[in-house]
Order: sequence, then structure tokens, then C-alpha cells
Amino acid sequence: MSISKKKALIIIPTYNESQNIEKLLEEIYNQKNDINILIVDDNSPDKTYEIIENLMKDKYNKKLFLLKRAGKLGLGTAYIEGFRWALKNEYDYIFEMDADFSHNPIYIPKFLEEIENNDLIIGSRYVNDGGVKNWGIIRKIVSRGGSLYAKIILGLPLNDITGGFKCFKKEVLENMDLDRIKSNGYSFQVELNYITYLKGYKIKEVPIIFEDRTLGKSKMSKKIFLEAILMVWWMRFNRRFLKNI
Ligand SMILES: Nc1nc2c(ncn2[C@@H]2O[C@H](COP(=O)(O)OP(=O)(O)O[C@H]3O[C@H](CO)[C@@H](O)[C@H](O)[C@@H]3O)[C@@H](O)[C@H]2O)c(=O)[nH]1
Repeated sequence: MSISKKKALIIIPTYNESQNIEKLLEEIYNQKNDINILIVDDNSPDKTYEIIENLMKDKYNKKLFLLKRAGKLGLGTAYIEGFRWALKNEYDYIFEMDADFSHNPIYIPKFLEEIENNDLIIGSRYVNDGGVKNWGIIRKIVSRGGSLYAKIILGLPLNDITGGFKCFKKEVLENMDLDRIKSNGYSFQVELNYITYLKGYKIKEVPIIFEDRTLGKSKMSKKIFLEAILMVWWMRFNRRFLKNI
């Protein structure tokens, strides 16, 4: 079957992204006009959801959707709810993407091409031709170190393990019990990659240049960072549980 016959959905979790979201949607649709987008908004105080509600009525009618949750419940659970929605609505290819332009929409066509012969595509900062822009030295060390830490402890043959620009084939998500995923922050990405790998799916890293956001603020915190450090050890010792999740 050709790409055009497959249904693709991009899930974008949002919390206070009113400065970014409309422009991002425009750029995504410039890259790929026939794709659907699901925003999972946690009742953003800056009313990001109102921008979406207006665009859904008019400009992006029937291609833009919104799940509005009661309050800030975390990135991981936002994706889990998005995945459930995607499976219920029979999407074949399911993307994860940030709202802040750190994930450049120009890569979407490449991901769609590569997912045909793979089960999970990871936009990777740490393979040839990948990289980061506008990051200070500390953030570079923490991010690169974090991926190496998870790679060594878990024995994962991947270079960018925490990255959040991805595309799944629906079978991967259908064949895991989403209710049993434990992580919510950075380690959410690690846990999903690890389960996908343990189940024997084909994972490919595609190089991306990750650019730090210029508008709005990152929501990541010390707590999320600590969760990631500890969760990697939990995953290491619960390999069998995760393989059968
Ligand atoms: N709905 C919802 N969205 C959220 C929440 N927290 C963050 N988001 C949304 O999730 C996206 C990423 O949030 P950032 O706060 O910009 O995250 P980051 O620190 O840059 O982390 C990114 O990079 C990490 C690794 O480099 C990734 O692990 C992570 O998934 C994300 O892609 C943004 O669209 C943001 O609005 C939340 O609690 N609820």
C-alpha cells in the first residue's frame, strides 16, 4: 500500500503553547497537507486550547482534533491518551511531536517514508548529520550523558533514547498495554523505546537537528530529571515485565 493510503496522525501535547501552536500547525500543513493532528492540552492557563477550538471550526476542519484534559497531568499520560484516541480512530502511523518548534516539520515526509519499512522512527540528535542548535554546554552534556546512561544500563542499541520526535506503526502501540507504562517525563520516551526494542520491533534513527525553543518555556523540572535517572534502573530490573507489557 502506498503512503497516501495510510492514515497518519501527529499527536502534540500542549501546555501554555499559545505563542507557538498556530504557526507550527501552518508549517506542518505546508509539509504535508493530508495529515491529521491531535492536540492534547492540559487546560493551559494561556488558553492554547481556544486557539485550537477556533482553528478546528474553520481553517483545519476535520483534520485538527483536540483532547482537553482537566489540568496539568504530564507529558507521558498526554501521549497515552493520544495513542488510545489514535488507535480507536484507526490511524496507521502515529507521531509524537513537541509544540515549540524544537522538532522541525521538514522531517515529517522523511519519517513517513522510513516508517513504511520500520516499526518505530526516532528523530535522532546523536547520529551522523543529527545535532542540536542553540544549546548551552550544560544542556548538551546532560542530554548526551542521559542517552548514554540509558544506552549502557539497558543495553539499547540506540543513540538518542530520550528524544520525543517519533513515528510509530500502529501495531507497536496496539501490542502493548498502555495502562502499564509507568514513566511520565523524560523516561517516558526511554520506556517506550525499551518496550518496543524488547518486543523485537524494527527501530530506525533518522537524523534531526533539534533547535531549542525561542518562545514559551520548557516544562521539564528537577523532579522529571530524577524520575528519569531512577526509572532506567527500574526498567533494567523489570525487563521481563516490560517485554510482556
Ligand atoms: N498536555 C501536556 N503537555 C505538556 C506537559 N508538559 C509538557 N508538555 C508539552 O510537551 C512538549 C515538550 O515539552 P517541553 O517542556 O518543551 O519539553 P523539553 O524539556 O524540551 O523535552 C523535550 O525533549 C526531551 C528530550 O530532549 C523529550 O524527552 C521530551 O519528550 C520532549 O520532547 C511541549 O509541546 C509542551 O507544551 C503536560 O503536563 N501536559
